[in-house]
Amino acid sequence: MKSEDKRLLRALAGEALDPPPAWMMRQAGRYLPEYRQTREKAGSFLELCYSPELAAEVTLQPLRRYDFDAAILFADILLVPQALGADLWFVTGEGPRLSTIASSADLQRLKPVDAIHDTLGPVYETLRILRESLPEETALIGFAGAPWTVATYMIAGQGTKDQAPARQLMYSDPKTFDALMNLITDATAQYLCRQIEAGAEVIKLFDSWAGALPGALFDKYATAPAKRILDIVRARYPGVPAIGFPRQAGEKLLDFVDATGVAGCAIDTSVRPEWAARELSPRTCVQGNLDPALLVTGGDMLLKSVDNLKNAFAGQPYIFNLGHGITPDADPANVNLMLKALRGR
Ligand SMILES: Cc1c2[nH]c(c1CCC(=O)O)Cc1[nH]c(c(CCC(=O)O)c1C)Cc1[nH]c(c(CCC(=O)O)c1C)Cc1[nH]c(c(C)c1CCC(=O)O)C2
Repeated sequence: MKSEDKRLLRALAGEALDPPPAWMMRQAGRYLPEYRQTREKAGSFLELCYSPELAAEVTLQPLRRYDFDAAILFADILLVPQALGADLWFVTGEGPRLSTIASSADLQRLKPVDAIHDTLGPVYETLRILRESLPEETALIGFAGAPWTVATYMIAGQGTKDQAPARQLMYSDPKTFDALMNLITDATAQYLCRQIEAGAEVIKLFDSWAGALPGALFDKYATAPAKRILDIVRARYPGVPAIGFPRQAGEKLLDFVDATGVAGCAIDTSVRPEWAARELSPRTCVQGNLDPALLVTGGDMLLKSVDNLKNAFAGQPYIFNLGHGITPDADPANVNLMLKALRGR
C-alpha cells in the first residue's frame, strides 16, 4: 500500500475518518510481558534501542495483539545527546542520567552534528527492518525529542521536576544555552532526515517539557526550533507529515500550529477536547488525549471516555491516542476494550 493511502496519513492529510485511526504512545513497553522478556534478553534498555532486530521485535509486539494503525520506532529521545558525545545511562527505578552541560567548555567537548550517524546507525537499521515486516496498512512513525526537552536533560543530567537547571542556564549563560539549542536543532533535523530515508513515513517531535518554558520564551525555544527542524526536513522530503507535541502548552498550541505548519498536533490530557475540536481542528489534525490512567482502571469510565473523545472530534480529521504514554501498570486487556469502544466491534 502506498504511504498516502494508509489511514494515519489520510487523517494527517485532513480527512475525517470514522472510526479514526488509532495508536498509543509507548505502545511497546513494560505493560506487555513479551516486552519485558525481550528487554531482559537485550540486557538493558539502551542495548535494546541499539539492537535493530530486537528493537524491531518490540515495535511489532503490540501490533500482534492490537490492530493499531501505526507503529512508532522503538528508540529514545536521549539517543541524540548520546550520539553528540554525552554519556548516557539509565538507573533502574529512577530514569536517565547524562553527563551535564554547564559551560561552553562542556559544549566544546561534544561532537559535530555529522558525527551522530556513527552512533545512530542501528536506529536507521531498525526502521529498515520495520518497513519490511510491518503489515502493509500500518504506518511507520519516526520521532525525536524537541531541542528544549532534550536540552533540559543535557543540562540537568537527569529528569527534573521543574526543569530549573535548564531555565537557569538560559538566563545566566544565554550564549552557551543558545549554542546548545542550535546544536540539538541541527542534529535533530539530520536525524529525522535519515529516519525518513530509512523508512519513516511520519515524524513526531516530542516536546514533553514545553509547558515549563516561560510564556515569553515559548516562541523562541519551542516554536522556532520546531519550525527550523521541519523546514529542513520538508525541503528534502516535502510529502512526509509531522506531528508536533508541545506538552502542557495550553492555548499556545494555536500559535505553535500556525507557525510550524504541522500536519498533526498531539494534545496532552490537560486539553479540553471541545476546545481542541473548535480551535485546533480547523488548523490541523488533532491527536489525543485519553488519560492513560483509564487503561489501569478500565470499566465503564474507559468506555465513556473513549466515546466522549470520538464524539468531540466527529467529522474532523482526528487520530485517537492517549494524552501521554501508557504506564507499566496498565492492563493489556483494557487496550482491547478501548479499541472496541472506538470501533464498535
Ligand atoms: C522524556 C522522554 C524520554 N523518552 C521519550 C520522552 C518524550 C515522551 C515522554 O514524555 O514520555 C520518548 C520515548 N521513549 C520511548 C519511546 C519509544 C516509542 C514509544 O513507544 O512511544 C519514545 C517516543 C521508549 C522508552 N523510553 C524509556 C522506556 C522505559 C525503559 C524500560 O525500562 O524498559 C521506554 C519504553 C525510558 C525513558 N526515556 C526517557 C525517560 C524519562 C525514561 C525513564 C522513564 C520510564 O522509565 O518510563 C526520556
